[in-house]
Amino acid sequence: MLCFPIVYQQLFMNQQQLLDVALRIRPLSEAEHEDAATVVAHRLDEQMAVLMDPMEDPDDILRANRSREKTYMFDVTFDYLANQEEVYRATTKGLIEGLISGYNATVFAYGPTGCGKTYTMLGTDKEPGIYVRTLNDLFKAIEETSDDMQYSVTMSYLEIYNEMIRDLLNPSSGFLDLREDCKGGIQVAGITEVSTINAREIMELLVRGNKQRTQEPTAANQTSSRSHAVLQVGVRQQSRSRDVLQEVRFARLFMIDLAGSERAAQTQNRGQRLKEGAHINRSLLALGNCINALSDKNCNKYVNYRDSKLTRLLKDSLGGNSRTVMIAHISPASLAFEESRNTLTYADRAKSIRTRVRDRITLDIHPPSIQQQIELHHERVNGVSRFRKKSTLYLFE
Ligand SMILES: Nc1ncnc2c1ncn2[C@@H]1O[C@H](COP(=O)(O)OP(=O)(O)OP(=O)(O)O)[C@@H](O)[C@H]1O
Repeated sequence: MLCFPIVYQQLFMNQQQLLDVALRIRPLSEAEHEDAATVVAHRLDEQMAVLMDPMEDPDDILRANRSREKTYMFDVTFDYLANQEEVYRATTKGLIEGLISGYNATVFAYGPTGCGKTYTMLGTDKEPGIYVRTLNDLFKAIEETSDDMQYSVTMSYLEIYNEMIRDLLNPSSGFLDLREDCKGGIQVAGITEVSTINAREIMELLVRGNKQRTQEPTAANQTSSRSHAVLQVGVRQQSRSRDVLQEVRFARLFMIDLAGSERAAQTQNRGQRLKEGAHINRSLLALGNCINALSDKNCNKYVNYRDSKLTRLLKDSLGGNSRTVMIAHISPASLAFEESRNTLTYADRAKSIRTRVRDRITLDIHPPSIQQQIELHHERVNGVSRFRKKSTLYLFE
């Protein structure tokens, strides 16, 4: 009798790499100008930023020996002079090559409400953000290699609001559940997957989807996004060569616009807004706890991804199989000092996370009716993994 057939087999190549952390300090807003706010956060150079405490008095003798400012260092730091293209190039563009070679990638925007997360990720028609620039370059890269490779790209867009998942491309479908697949990957059951390689069509879908996002004015931002928005792009790739061994690679790119990380008090929230704040903070607290545990130098801490929907969805991105970039956002204004300090501390801690990047390769083996064990020879050429079949062992009972 034949054993259970193996239709595919997965192989993982491990590499360790740090989570990249960028900082973006937005321009002073009109409201902050009107409130006579002073600028306390400055970019010092490509990597360094300084935050000055507006409450510290240089004439205060008791505090004279304490530093009035704290400097922070990130992989890259931007201020009001940086445009969308520069931010995209320095943070995200580099992930595309990996994505079409089978590496997962994640980019997330973090920071208090009104500090520019949606501006960085979605942007405006005139100044499109990371979503569109990434998809444009991804499609260009696919076109350039399409003689040798065959690709299919799918996209889904969801929000996590009060710990519930909604499909932003099909909001009438109700709340969706997270499911773990047989390979341990987290999937959103029933999510709409759009298959297109037309970036313009995608921008239209995103703008439409973004209008479905739960937004409410708070004291800190008139169009505050109350939810975490997650754009998921799946890239499936297969060689066109007529080899017996058909290599199929699948990589996933997450682009995430998190809800504001501020404390509820800062936005004068009451009632529903306060409840939302608690849920937002639950996800962000869970994210913070994961970051703490993952950045523990002795690797002694338990990483609890199950505490929130956001961390369950990001499990692979943070601790597993992904190249991950976090873009922290702050306001330069004196009035936002406390929030800026919290954000910088959070981002600073995230720098010490190591993610394990793995090449996930699925082999379709034919005929599928016989259990086979295949010994593979692995080599890496110009950063791309290649596998050659060395021998096949057929198993019968
Ligand atoms: N770098 C920037 N340059 C110019 N304008 C910016 C920049 N960053 C943010 N803004 C403007 O600041 C305002 C608030 O930004 P945005 O809505 O992106 O904040 P947010 O962090 O996404 O807030 P929330 O968490 O409440 O959704 C918007 O009007 C946006 O256009």
